[in-house]
Amino acid sequence: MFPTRLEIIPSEGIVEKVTAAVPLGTTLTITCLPHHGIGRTMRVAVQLAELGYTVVPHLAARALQQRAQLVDILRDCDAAGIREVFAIGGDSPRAAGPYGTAVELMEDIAQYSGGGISIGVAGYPEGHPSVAGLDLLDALLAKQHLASHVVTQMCFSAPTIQDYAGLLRREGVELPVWAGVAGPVPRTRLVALGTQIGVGASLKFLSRKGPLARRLLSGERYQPATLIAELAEHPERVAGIHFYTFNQLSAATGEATPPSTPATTGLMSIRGAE
Ligand SMILES: NC(=O)C1=CN([C@@H]2O[C@H](COP(=O)(O)OP(=O)(O)OC[C@H]3O[C@@H](n4cnc5c(N)ncnc54)[C@H](O)[C@@H]3O)[C@@H](O)[C@H]2O)C=CC1
Ligand SMILES: Nc1nc(=O)c2c([nH]1)NC[C@@H]1CN(c3ccc(C(=O)N[C@@H](CCC(=O)O)C(=O)O)cc3)CN21
Repeated sequence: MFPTRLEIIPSEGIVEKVTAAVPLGTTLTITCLPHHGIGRTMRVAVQLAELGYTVVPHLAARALQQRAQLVDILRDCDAAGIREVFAIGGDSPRAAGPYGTAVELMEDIAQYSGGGISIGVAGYPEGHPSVAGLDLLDALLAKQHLASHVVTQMCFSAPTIQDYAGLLRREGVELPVWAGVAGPVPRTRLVALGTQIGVGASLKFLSRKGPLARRLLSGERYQPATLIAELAEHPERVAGIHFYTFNQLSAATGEATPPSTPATTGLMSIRGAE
């Protein structure tokens, strides 16, 4: 069974929601959205770390206003026992400060933390709507010496994720690949957010792909169990499952699952120990 992590959005009330639904010891990664800023990510990350969760804040390069802000963030991580971050470019059209891309941010994280912080980076099995595939690969090659693993963008096809992991190996990227998988999220929310974060094309493709794929998008919630079972057929390709929960945490723990549905619809029931 794969180790798992849950990605959450630092919305109002999220700490209470997590403590009510997610067992201590779970690894939680905290997004950094342009309209939220990094302050919100860090406040929630520190609170959850102090409660006993293993926490990974996302740091968006373009959202940082100055180097001193990064120094403060790393000091807060150190004080809260946070030993890992996820470094991404950031969706803002322009950099707010000195970092335009993830690698520049990673160089300073490595330097200021003395190498004491692990850094995850993003991967795109289906490409990126506004960045060419070769540029993404070049960026990954430039980042890998500072990175500990790749987390893929949300993807709905096991072969696509497995082929992507194979492609990275052939191109000289040796990092472990965590598969980014949507949790049991209401289908309408998934379609709306998928379009917003650039996986709309993949969702559209899925909806035209015949009965099996259509089943993924029918019903009230997306069910990741089939995708995970397919990923498990080639355990050497992916290192773990990164669930995009979109804060659907009671579904994640299986609490909202009606007794008639298989227990595997909940995230916790397919969790492995990290
Ligand atoms: N996959 C994920 O989980 C997440 C992805 N993203 C977004 O994906 C994009 C790429 O992020 P990284 O892979 O960390 O890139 P990166 O910072 O390592 O840069 C990779 C390449 O993409 C270009 N690029 C980076 N951000 C861009 C942007 N906002 N618009 C246009 N081109 C951009 C860079 O110039 C470079 O050629 C960003 O827009 C990022 O915010 C954001 C949050 C999470
Ligand atoms: N390009 C890109 N940007 C991202 O930020 C991102 C990705 N891709 N890929 C994977 C995850 C998923 N992301 C997201 C994006 C939006 C919401 C979201 O729920 N947005 C709400 C607002 C939430 C709030 O303000 O509390 C929305 O309605 O837009 C969640 C996770 C973050 N990550």
